[in-house]
This record gives sequence, C-alpha cells and structure tokens, in this order.
Amino acid sequence: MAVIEVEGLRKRYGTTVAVDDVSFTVEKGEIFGILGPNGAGKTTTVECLVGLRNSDAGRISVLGLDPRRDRNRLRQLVGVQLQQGILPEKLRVGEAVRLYRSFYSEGADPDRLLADLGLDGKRRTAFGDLSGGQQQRLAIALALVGNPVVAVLDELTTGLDPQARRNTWQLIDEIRESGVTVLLVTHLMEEAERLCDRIAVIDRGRLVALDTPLGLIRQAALDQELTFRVTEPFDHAVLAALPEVSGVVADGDEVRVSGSGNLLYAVSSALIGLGVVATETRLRQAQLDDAFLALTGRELRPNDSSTPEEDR
Ligand SMILES: Nc1ncnc2c1ncn2[C@@H]1O[C@H](COP(=O)(O)OP(=O)(O)OP(=O)(O)O)[C@@H](O)[C@H]1O
Repeated sequence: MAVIEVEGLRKRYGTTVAVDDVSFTVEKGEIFGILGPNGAGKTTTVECLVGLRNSDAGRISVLGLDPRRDRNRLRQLVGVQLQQGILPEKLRVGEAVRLYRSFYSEGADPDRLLADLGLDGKRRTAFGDLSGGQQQRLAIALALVGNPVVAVLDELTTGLDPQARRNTWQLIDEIRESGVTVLLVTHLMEEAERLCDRIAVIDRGRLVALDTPLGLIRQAALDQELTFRVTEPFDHAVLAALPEVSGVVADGDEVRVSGSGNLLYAVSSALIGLGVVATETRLRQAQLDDAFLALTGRELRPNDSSTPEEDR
C-alpha cells in the first residue's frame, strides 16, 4: 500500500528550478531514501510533502491527504525532523519533549521515549548543553513523540562521529520494526545503503534513478574487479577470452581482471585449468557511490564535510 504518492512535483525559487518533475511512491513500512548532493532539491521535496512549502505543480498524497489542504490532520500523523532542528538553547530536554507532545491529541509517553533514545539522564539538561549526537537523538524524539505513522528525517546523522552515527542507524532500524514508514533524506552513501529499502537518486532537481541499493548498482551495470598475484607468468589471453571478462591488466606479478557475472568463479576455474596458483585474491564489487557516479556523472560530496562532534 502506498503511503506517499508524488507525481510530477515541481518547485522553483525565482529562476532556480529546485524540483523538476519528480515522481515516486513510498510503500507502507519501508525506509525510503532521497539521496543527492547539496542543492539537489531533497529538502524542498520533503518540505512540499509535509505541507511546509507549496509546490508549483504536481500532485502529492500522504496517507491519502493533500499536504496543503489537510495540513493540520497530516501534522498529527507525520513526524518531521528537518535539518538543524532549532530549539532555544535554554530549553531543557524534558520540557522540549513535553511541549512537542502537547501538539498531538495522542502520542508517546515522553519519559519512555527519552529512555528509549538513551536520553533519560538528560531530562534536565538544556538543549545548548547537549552533544551533537544527543541533539540529534532529541530531534528524533521530537519527530516521534506524536506516534507518527510516517517519520520524515532530513540529514539525520550529519555532523555525528562514526559511533554516534551507527547508534542512530540502529535506532532507525528499531523505528521501522515498530511499523513506522520512514522517509530519509541523506547525502551519505553509506547511510542510504545501510538503511534504505529503496532510494530515489535526485540530482539538480530531477529524479535520476529509483531502485533498491543493489538494483541501483545493477542498473549502473558496473564491472567488478578481481586482483591477484601469480608466481609464474601465464597466457592472459585465456582469461580475456572468458565471456565474464572485459579486461585484463598485468603489472609485474599482479593481475587485475575486470568483468561481470560470476567473475570470481570463471577466473578461478580458468586459472586452475592452466595450473596457475593465484594468491592475495581480492574481489571489489561496485558500491552505491560507483553507481551514483555512473548514474549522475558526478560524485556526492565527500563522506561528510561537517565537523564531527563527540557524542558525550
Ligand atoms: N528558500 C529558498 N530560496 C531560494 N532558493 C532556494 C531556497 N531553498 C532552496 N533553494 C535552492 O533550491 C535548490 C534546492 O535546494 P534544497 O535545499 O531543496 O536542496 P537539498 O538537496 O536539500 O540540498 P542540501 O542538502 O544542501 O540542503 C538549491 O539550488 C537551493 O539553493
């Protein structure tokens, strides 16, 4: 069942086309990623979805509701954590969660939620005194306090150190297990690959591809690369003639074979047939970032440009 339907979404700011004819659907219970570089139009897309921004054209349905017309009803059903959740520095954690809880007719127990997010010891701590990781967890708590059917999380782990990032990912897994549909906006390849069931790749406002992480890699039809060392020279033409092989390059005793399909099996069998012993064998499969580069012609920004903050 589709929880979110977007058809032909367009949004421009003056002469900048931020979102250009984007269409996708999000199914119940999935973690759906919107992946793209800075300025790709990700935030604008989700802002339109949750009724924070009016689109110029297109049709949006979230849980059967129109975000513009039914914004108040939708607010009860969709939890939103947008970039840089800004709270007053002096607002305490417990106060913030109770305040947000009061916006909903039904919702989570604030104390239980804080305990679940590992913030129960921080109830009396001011927002400004939290670490980056704790601020993120509070932002997630605020997005979940209304027991939403759909959670929209924008740049969830930007600025977190690797450990805090992994903890947050674990949390998202748990949110999904509780039945919440998650729309995750990210520019982090690893995050998208680790968490998302399907990913919409957006570049310069346009939807470039939409598939599972593995499907995106397959769509990009990228080669694998097999590297090994040999103790004695052999006839490379035997490997080059294999249907799985697209190229063979030798550098001293190191051989690099690129290709597709069951490359490892095909090359290993051929080497055994030749009586050649291969050592230090390594197989490099294409990753999502290779697929992104192949699909868009450019790289995402390096893993994370912001300064990681310690998760105290
Ligand atoms: N309020 C605004 N007024 C004018 N231009 C805007 C506004 N908000 C976004 N833009 C422009 O629209 C384009 C898409 O921006 P958007 O924030 O949606 O992208 P994004 O993919 O979320 O990027 P980021 O990850 O940097 O937030 C960019 O060129 C941006 O400069």
